[in-house]
Amino acid sequence: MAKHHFQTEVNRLLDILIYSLYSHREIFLRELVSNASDALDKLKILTLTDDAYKGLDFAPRIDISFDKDKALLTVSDTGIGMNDEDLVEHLGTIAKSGTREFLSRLSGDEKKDSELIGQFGVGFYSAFMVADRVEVISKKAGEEQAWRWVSDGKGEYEIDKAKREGHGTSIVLHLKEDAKEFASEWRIREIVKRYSNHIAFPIYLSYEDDKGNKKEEQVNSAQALWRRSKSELEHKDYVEFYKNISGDDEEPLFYLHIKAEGTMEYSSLLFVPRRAPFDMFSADYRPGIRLYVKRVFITEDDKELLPQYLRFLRGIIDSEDLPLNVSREMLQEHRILANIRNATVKRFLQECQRVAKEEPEKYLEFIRQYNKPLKEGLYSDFAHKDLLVDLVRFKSTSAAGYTSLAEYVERINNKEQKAIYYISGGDEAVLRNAPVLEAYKKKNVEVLIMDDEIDELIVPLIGKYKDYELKAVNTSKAEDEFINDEEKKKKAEEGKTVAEKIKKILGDEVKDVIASVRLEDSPACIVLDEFTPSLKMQELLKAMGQDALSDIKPILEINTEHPVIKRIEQADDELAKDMAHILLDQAILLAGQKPKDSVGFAKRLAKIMEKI
Ligand SMILES: Nc1ncnc2c1ncn2[C@@H]1O[C@H](COP(=O)(O)OP(=O)(O)OP(=O)(O)O)[C@@H](O)[C@H]1O
Repeated sequence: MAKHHFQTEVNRLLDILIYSLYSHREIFLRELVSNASDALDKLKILTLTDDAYKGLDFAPRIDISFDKDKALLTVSDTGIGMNDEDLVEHLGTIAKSGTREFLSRLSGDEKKDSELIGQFGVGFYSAFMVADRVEVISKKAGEEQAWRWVSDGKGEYEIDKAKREGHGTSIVLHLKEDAKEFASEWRIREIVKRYSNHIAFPIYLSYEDDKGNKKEEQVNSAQALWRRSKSELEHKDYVEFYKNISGDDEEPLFYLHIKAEGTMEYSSLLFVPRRAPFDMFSADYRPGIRLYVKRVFITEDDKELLPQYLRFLRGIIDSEDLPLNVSREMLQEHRILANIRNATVKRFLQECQRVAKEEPEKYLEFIRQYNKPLKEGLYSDFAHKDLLVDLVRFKSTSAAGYTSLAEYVERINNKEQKAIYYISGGDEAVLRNAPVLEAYKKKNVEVLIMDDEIDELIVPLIGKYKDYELKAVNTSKAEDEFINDEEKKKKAEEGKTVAEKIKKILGDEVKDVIASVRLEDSPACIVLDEFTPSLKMQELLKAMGQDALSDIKPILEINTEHPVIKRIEQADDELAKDMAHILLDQAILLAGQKPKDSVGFAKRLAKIMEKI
């Protein structure tokens, strides 16, 4: 008998599962059934594609049995099975980074943590929530020797030779005193119905009826839900299926069931989780789409099944036209799959459009979770640009919450307005209080608040929306279209002397100082050349090592009507120097950035305060 120690992380996981999480214990059965189903899938594809397995006697099924008196519960499958090496590798260590992530995200709140189990699929180990001893008897398909793995979940496990009729795996749970309720026909029926009804293989339950007769009955519907016609299916069927494949305890926000017939024959079933998956913004996120070919499971970790920006979707794609033995490497280049992918994306984005129109509240929830990935789509999925442009949302000075570009255009009530105005390059609060907005506010012109980092990247890609160009208000070029040239000239003329005075003082620190036609209450603001990235973007680019950017200098726009500017105009050289520097620094601060020389800024401020 060979003794082994669990990897440290397994021990931690087991401790948590055994001692902390009680509220959702019943999901252990879902996890074991799902593993059994995976094992059947793996063998099924081998029997269809690999000559070595073609002659194998394969009757795929999952069996659940229990013994009330001995407090035993067994889940068996006729799947691929495991040999001794597999047992060590799969049931003694944690190979998936997801599980490590799970451990690091535990909050101590039992309900939340137990929901995480589903999301991360810590799978097999959840058996220890209800059992104080677990035996795994397994025989790998194509091998002679069977093996037995046994553990009480306390640091060690043993592996030994064993006997088993056919290939597959049996998991025997020695139920804890307080978990004996699970050795019950009705409890098992109920849990299987709730979580595993649509597992594609039959699940049989063995039990004794009232008269003590042994019975065996299939307890799940075992149909590929996505192949059934939409009219046959109810909302609850979809919800159950979603919970099953995603491990999410909440209902999906919405879903889409596509059944395409004709030149391309496929079914897709896509679910939008109510809350964004925890790893949505991590590079090694777990993809949520399973690929089937003629109802045979092929893969679930291919990141190319849908474009990356739709990585939050959960669901399946089942093709009738792909060959069963399609290799993973080939998948990405497969024309049929590319067509399915394209059609599916289009249908999904159209569905989003429908939700936006018909169920605005739901769409708002969707946007709260997925606005950013959709914006990524604008950046990466040119083919669906037109749909995506209408789906993304922005904050605005004129509407609470989020607004679409279409809504903005509808609100334009001034014939002279030729552009959609926006301000970008900082936090929402900074942008909303930006001095350049003053004139727009006064004239009732709406400005979009683009506070997502990605906004700056996508605006140039949108370019124009319905003949309206997107224009940043914090660039020197975005002079207000509502102020005529005469007025501009007059202002520039009036402000010339003081602008030159300030420019002389600031020298190299600014590109230019100009009299503003847009400022109302503030003395000055920073603007940039039309094609210069915002200060915020510059900061980001610099952090990424783009040094050339350090030469970009801001343009200082001054409000010549403002008392501060008038004071500078009249001040002696020394006072004017301090005031001009402070003027620039406070404009930089208002743009959400730090002054270049914060010590100098503080000293000058103190010096001036002394004089008051
Ligand atoms: N019934 C089984 N038959 C064959 N292999 C199994 C069985 N149960 C578990 N395994 C093996 O043990 C591994 C670990 O299982 P576990 O449930 O912990 O995670 P997982 O199934 O890989 O992940 P997830 O639960 O997220 O799908 C599986 O990947 C599989 O290789």
